[in-house]
Amino acid sequence: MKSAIQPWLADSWRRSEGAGLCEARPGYELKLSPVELEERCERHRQLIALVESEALPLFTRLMAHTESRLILSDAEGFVLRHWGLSRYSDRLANVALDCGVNWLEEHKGTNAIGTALKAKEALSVVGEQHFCRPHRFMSCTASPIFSPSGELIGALDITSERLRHNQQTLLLISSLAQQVETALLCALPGGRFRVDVAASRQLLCSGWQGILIADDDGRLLGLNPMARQYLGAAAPGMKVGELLGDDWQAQQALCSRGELHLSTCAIGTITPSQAAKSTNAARAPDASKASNSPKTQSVTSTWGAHGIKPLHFHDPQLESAWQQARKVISRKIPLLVQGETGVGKEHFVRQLFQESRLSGELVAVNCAALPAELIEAELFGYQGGAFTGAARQGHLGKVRQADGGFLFLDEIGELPLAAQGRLLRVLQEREVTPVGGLKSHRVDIQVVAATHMDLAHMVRDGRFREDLYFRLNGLQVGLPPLRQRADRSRLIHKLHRQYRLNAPGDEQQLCPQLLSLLEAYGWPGNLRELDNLMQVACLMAEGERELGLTHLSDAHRRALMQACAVQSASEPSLKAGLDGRIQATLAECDGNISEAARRLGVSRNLIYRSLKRTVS
Ligand SMILES: Nc1ncnc2c1ncn2[C@@H]1O[C@H](COP(=O)(O)OP(=O)(O)OP(=O)(O)O)[C@@H](O)[C@H]1O
Repeated sequence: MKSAIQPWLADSWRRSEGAGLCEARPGYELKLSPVELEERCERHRQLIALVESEALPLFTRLMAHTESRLILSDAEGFVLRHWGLSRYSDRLANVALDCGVNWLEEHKGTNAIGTALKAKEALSVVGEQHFCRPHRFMSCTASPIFSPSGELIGALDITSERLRHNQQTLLLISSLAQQVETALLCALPGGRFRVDVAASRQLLCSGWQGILIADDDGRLLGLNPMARQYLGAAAPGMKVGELLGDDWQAQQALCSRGELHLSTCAIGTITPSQAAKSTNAARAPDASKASNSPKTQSVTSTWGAHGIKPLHFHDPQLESAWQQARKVISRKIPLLVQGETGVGKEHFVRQLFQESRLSGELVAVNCAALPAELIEAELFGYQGGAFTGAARQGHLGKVRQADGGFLFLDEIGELPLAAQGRLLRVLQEREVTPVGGLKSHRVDIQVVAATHMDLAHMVRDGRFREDLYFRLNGLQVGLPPLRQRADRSRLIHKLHRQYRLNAPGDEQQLCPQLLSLLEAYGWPGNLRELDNLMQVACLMAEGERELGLTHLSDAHRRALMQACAVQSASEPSLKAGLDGRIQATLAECDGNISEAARRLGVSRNLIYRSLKRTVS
């Protein structure tokens, strides 16, 4: 393991060995007494309170359903507090979470809290990367926290038993630490004005802006690392007017320093919590890892794993959508794919990407899964070294990662309004400026967005920017729901062939009664539902000669039969088809209605109704 690890990890393992730790044991137990712990917590009262008000709500929203816990340590590595669902924490509590336990590297070997405090950088220590074997069941991601004067004051960590920590966890923990730091800055005694500075208007409230806090006389009390990045020589004690020009108190004014924009407000008109909400600058993960992001990997693997060949072309609406889409992507015109959930929008886009033969990657961004606080970092990346604690290489961001390929914005309707503005600019100018940087980078991307929502309706309601809607909507194609597809029967057979587990020497058949029920069903979950149903049913029917209604789950059996009954009462053509099948089955069963109902998987009443129709 040691030979393959990254330099920071190798260094940390060397330090752990140097401290005399043994891999087989859990390190040394250094623990505060209850009185000592209480004293320490009292000293860090403000920090604990700000973690609870600024970081805990977002952690809870995103991670409450997981087995993760949020842990706060002080700069000396002592755990002060932890939060999360206690029912999950038994094993973690025994090993990791006890308040008062010290997690410095010299006591516990490589671990996220100790190593982040040492490296002064946000990082993840996943399973086997822990130096001590008893810690390897955990995955931890931690970020250092700095005071407004730049002093290291603690570490914030997310630890879980099973969850694999990924780039998003790293962004999340960095963002949480950043929010706490901003709240500390805004709470500086004597602070009267807060001035936000950024390279563009959109960035001013993106969470990536520079922040300066000044007193009544306009003298600088503190500033965040991003402000330092923008204003170079700025330091506490200086007059804000010297840095930003005399009109600095005018809201949203264009500053005299080149491209910089600024916005000023009096402290007291914003709460620390509001302040932190507009500040989410995350310590970015290593940009060199960006192309291996989990989402990108999953794009490739899903494609390979399913191995689904194009089945679209036997439905006229889909065929037309496909032909139109092919034409616009060869000219880099933005494409908007609309369709109900599960109709195969992502699958369609991947096929287009293959068709395009572009040299770049298909980079998928699930706008619904991205918390608003992480969007800027995830999409636009940020400059290396822009923040204290930031990874040196910075973060490339999805837009630049997609250069030369497809940027696939899935669930675009879920993108928060604030991020819509910046995305619009990128699409208009084909340039992206990483947060913290003044230099923009040209990108050559095919933009494809997908949604199950009615964007035009959202524009009318003011929930989606009209200008972005028109920018994304070079061509809009709609994918039909499965219940309207002319090739339903083909799809059903195709998936059956794909998943069936045949009896030796015998190819499993699809029971015709089941086929007609599947064809008549409404498929609210579309292809996703059909795919799941077929996979499970084929497992249940392993080795049998025929796949029938009995191999379906109770819920699906009931749903299919109900749908069939409803449809038979409402749709004449379907009714006629069903009547024909009922008559044929009745003939096979010598007129035995109960037996025919059993074989068809429908109620006897349905058969009586059908008989009435055919007799009259
Ligand atoms: N042409 C196809 N043939 C067979 N199965 C398909 C096909 N297209 C998609 N699927 C299956 O349907 C499921 C949903 O597909 P996909 O994720 O592309 O839908 P979607 O419309 O993007 O869904 P959502 O709106 O929920 O994101 C996948 O599991 C995939 O395996």
